[in-house]
Amino acid sequence: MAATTTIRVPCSSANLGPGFDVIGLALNLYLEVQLTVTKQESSSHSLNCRITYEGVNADSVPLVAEDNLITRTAVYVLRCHGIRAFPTETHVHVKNPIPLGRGLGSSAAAIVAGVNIANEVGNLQLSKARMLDYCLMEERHPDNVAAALYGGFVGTYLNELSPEDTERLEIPLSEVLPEPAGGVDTGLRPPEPPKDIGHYTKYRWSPEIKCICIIPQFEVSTAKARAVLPESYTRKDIIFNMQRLAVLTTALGASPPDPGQIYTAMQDKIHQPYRRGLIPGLTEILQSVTPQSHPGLLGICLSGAGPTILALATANFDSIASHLVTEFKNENIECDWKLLELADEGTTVRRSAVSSLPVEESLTYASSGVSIDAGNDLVKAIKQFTASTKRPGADGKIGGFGGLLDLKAAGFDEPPILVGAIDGIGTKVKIAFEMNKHDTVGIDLVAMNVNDLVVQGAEPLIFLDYYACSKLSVQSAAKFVEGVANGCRLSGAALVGGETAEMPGIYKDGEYDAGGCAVGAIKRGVTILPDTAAMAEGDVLLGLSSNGVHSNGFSLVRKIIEKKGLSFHDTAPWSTGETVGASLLTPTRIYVKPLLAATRKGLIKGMSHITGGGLLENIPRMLPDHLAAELDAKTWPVPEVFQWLKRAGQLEDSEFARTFNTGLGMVLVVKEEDARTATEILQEHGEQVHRVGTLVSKKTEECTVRNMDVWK
Ligand SMILES: Nc1ncnc2c1ncn2[C@@H]1O[C@H](COP(=O)(O)OP(=O)(O)OP(=O)(O)O)[C@@H](O)[C@H]1O
Ligand SMILES: N[C@@H](CCO)C(=O)O
Repeated sequence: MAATTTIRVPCSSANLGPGFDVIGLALNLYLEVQLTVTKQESSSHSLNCRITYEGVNADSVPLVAEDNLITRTAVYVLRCHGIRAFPTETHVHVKNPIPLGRGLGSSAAAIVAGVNIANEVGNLQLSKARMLDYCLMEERHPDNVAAALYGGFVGTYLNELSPEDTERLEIPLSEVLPEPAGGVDTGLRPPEPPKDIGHYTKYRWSPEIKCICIIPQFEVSTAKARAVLPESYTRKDIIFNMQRLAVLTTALGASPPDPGQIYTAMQDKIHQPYRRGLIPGLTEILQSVTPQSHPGLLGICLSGAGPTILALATANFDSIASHLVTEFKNENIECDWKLLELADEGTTVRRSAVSSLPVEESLTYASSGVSIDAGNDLVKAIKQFTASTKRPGADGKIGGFGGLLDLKAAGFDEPPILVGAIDGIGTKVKIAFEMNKHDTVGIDLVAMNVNDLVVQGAEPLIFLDYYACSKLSVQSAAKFVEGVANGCRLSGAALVGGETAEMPGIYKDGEYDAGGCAVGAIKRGVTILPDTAAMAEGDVLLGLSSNGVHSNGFSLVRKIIEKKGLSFHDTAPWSTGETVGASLLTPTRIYVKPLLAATRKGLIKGMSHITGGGLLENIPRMLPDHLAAELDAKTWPVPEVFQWLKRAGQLEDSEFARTFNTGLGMVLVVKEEDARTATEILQEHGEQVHRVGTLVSKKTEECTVRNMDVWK
């Protein structure tokens, strides 16, 4: 088995209003278990397992293997396979940011983690479907466990279990948690679950929808919250819920989502009304917001068994959250809140070392770690994305040996000047692994390339990407390509090809690297930028706002975050309601369309894409030898994230300006007389434009920034 293994399980929100015990949503807050087995003669820990724990409720979670839900579950599964205890000695280190007993599927995450631990230490080779069976022997409602295991937005059903299958004491029943619970060692082999107990399907989830979780500071155990429910319901109430559920499952996948439909479809009559006695003000709080009173809101419900409230929204997250927090405050209940997103991938297992091959096993390409099937599945999964990037001259089909572009059909009658750019994402990908969010780094990749092309005045035409990993996860890779396609659409380039390389042993499990290249063209006769000959003293420097850190300086960013003891899942100190990781993953801004609009009017003499090397190193790249840039730091706003990074990393001013874009993703040179028109055109295309400085005659420095003390 693996020497060190990391298991990550997402939290989940069940029911979503009418889908009691049926639908579940995996969200990007993860229980993480680090599992290490050291070969020892004996262990002083019960069942040979040492447990350490960090995170919420750390003082109340039992650290004895028979009592802790995670390890108790693992022991149940091991005993079903004739293994009585953990290998000597097993260390289970738990990092848990999921609050317990709040309706965010903490017990489902613990159970799924436990089953995975058993699978690893016992080398049981269970399929995910079989793991679901084990989970369902414990947690009898499949909504949370299926979401935690498979990720995404799921609909589930459960085969009925016979009393014999469930009555044995060895099964750690979570429905009667916290006590009394099973997990007792009767010395007998516990009953294995019947096969295929649980079934699930994944629904589409609209990428616009985010989840505001209002988490009151008290627990409601699922056992208690189920005990208040009636044994039977009226036909009217059942039909009420079924009608809404049928609509809700597809309404949440529509893009853009329809607030009127979703708000009504999230009403429920079979659990929330009965749970109001456990959660002060529940009914009033759920009724206190509507899409009309709070634009951006889609719907609201109790998350799982509560007390967390789940509000689905596409905008105005802070104001919706602060309204709900105040409503709870009026009931004398304090709350935390988090803005979470769908976790599409579910449980992941990363092994740092792999077991040796059984001797008799015959070798295949797949057994060496490269799966042709997975590669083919990926091609199928991404076809729709590449097709969406179609443009005149490039038809967007994939699968051929090379990507084609017909320059004539692309609008170039005369042979144009071709411009090529190639780049990567750098260590920003590490944050995507950490957050298990892979759909935005592809935008960064395209941005790094097309922003480099456009500063020369070129129109991006085609893009090709390279994705290399140890073991191909079709889901993560497809999400990555979805991001690449989104970036291509934003810049008008067709995604005409790419390469996916599965290279076991080169990359760590679960990690990947990506690169890409763009080709663009400049019409013959049009000035290639920068037009250094046209630049003169007194020309104006215009700066375009960035989206934050973009894709450079991440090694330093990660170092600062680590030094401050923050995890990527913590709330960002610079932004309420967003985690550190989600905020840092904000994709690089793509400036192609606004800049092409201004260049085509002949308004721009030069442009600098502010990447690694920051303002100080990049601006001189567009200037002639005799001119220098003089900027005034008072003229543009520095985003909160940079202010925090500068303070937290105690960065000197010049180090800051040499590493980061400081709030300006592009800097342009224009004639004084053209500055106003250029600004207006760029603003019409949605850019925030700042007049940040001028060109001066060069003495020693190529680029200076005055008034850097405003950054203090
Ligand atoms: N990481 C963990 N380690 C040990 N025990 C845990 C862990 N997570 C959950 N539990 C157990 O599960 C109990 C909470 O389960 P419960 O089903 O009541 O709530 P939940 O799963 O957080 O909410 P919901 O099921 O409504 O989404 C805790 O009190 C604790 O006993
Ligand atoms: N469907 C379950 C989820 C909580 O675990 C309930 O509402 O009781």
